[in-house]
Amino acid sequence: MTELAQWLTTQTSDQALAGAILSMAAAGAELAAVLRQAPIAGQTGLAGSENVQGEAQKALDVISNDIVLNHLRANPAISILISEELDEAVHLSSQGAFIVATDPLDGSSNLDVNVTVGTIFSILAKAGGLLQKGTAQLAAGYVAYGPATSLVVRVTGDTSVFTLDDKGAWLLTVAAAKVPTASGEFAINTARERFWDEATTGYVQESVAGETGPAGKRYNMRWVGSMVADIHRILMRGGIFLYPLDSETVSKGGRLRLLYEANPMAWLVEGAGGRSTTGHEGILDVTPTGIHQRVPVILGSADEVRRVEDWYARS
Ligand SMILES: O=P(O)(O)OC[C@H]1O[C@](O)(COP(=O)(O)O)[C@@H](O)[C@@H]1O
Ligand SMILES: [Mg+2]
Ligand SMILES: [Mg+2]
Repeated sequence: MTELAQWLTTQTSDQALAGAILSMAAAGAELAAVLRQAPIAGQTGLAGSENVQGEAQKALDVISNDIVLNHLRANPAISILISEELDEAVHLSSQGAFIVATDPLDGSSNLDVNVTVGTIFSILAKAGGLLQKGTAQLAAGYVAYGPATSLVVRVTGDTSVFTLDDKGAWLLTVAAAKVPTASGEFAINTARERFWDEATTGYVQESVAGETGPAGKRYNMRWVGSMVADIHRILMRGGIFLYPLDSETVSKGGRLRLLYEANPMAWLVEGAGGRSTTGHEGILDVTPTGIHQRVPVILGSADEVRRVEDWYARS
């Protein structure tokens, strides 16, 4: 039994659920090999198509989606696939018990500059239907394709980190990630400042004011532009990630997608002792109204997230 399969026996007695996670892990390992060769194969450019959200697809968005789809199709426990790259939910096995929602390639605008990208997934019970709150997730995870390839996964217990070795096996490297409660690092796209609401502006101004400001400490700013990479940093050493609702994204409900970006990341961060919110409610408590629904995302170190929540409560 592999180390990942062994770990899964300690997290769930549901072998089919463990199998669903193993299918996503296998897709991630295959995709890691493809990504390593992508500049040689000339695959980092555009596919010439758009997804349902009107975003230009990269060739690797399409390839990643196909790799995930093939792995899930081969697993009869998977009933339905929801993907950022597919307009509608795809029905796979009629006997399957699970829905998998995925962002097969997160941060794809970073592909041509060789910066970390990822695959995000959320697993739900088919019986609950397509539009379930994040609290109903059975498990979630992501694969980060960086200097090392990491699989971060949580069923309902700890958030654990596996690293892909040179033989293609996932080895446990962090048994229980812990997001420090306090932190001095924030991640937000500051080029959007003119669109921000009062709460976001207030939180960031307080932070950049440093030791002499109301926060009373110095902050640093980090923004990779791949949510997977920004969240991985926060899981490993703390910090806060913000993609809030702003005056430009308000008509769409936000920038990031609830089912396959916000919910799985909130599941992992909360499993590591962090916190998540839209500004007004916990991300995991949002009732979805569509499979590609967008949502404001604020998550990370609990004290920092609370500070943003306080701003929203006041403004
Ligand atoms: O273009 P911006 O505003 O920097 O947005 C970056 C965000 O968009 C995303 O790239 C969206 O994900 P996709 O690449 O899967 O569409 C996130 O990974 C990232 O946090
Ligand atoms: Mg994404
Ligand atoms: Mg994507």
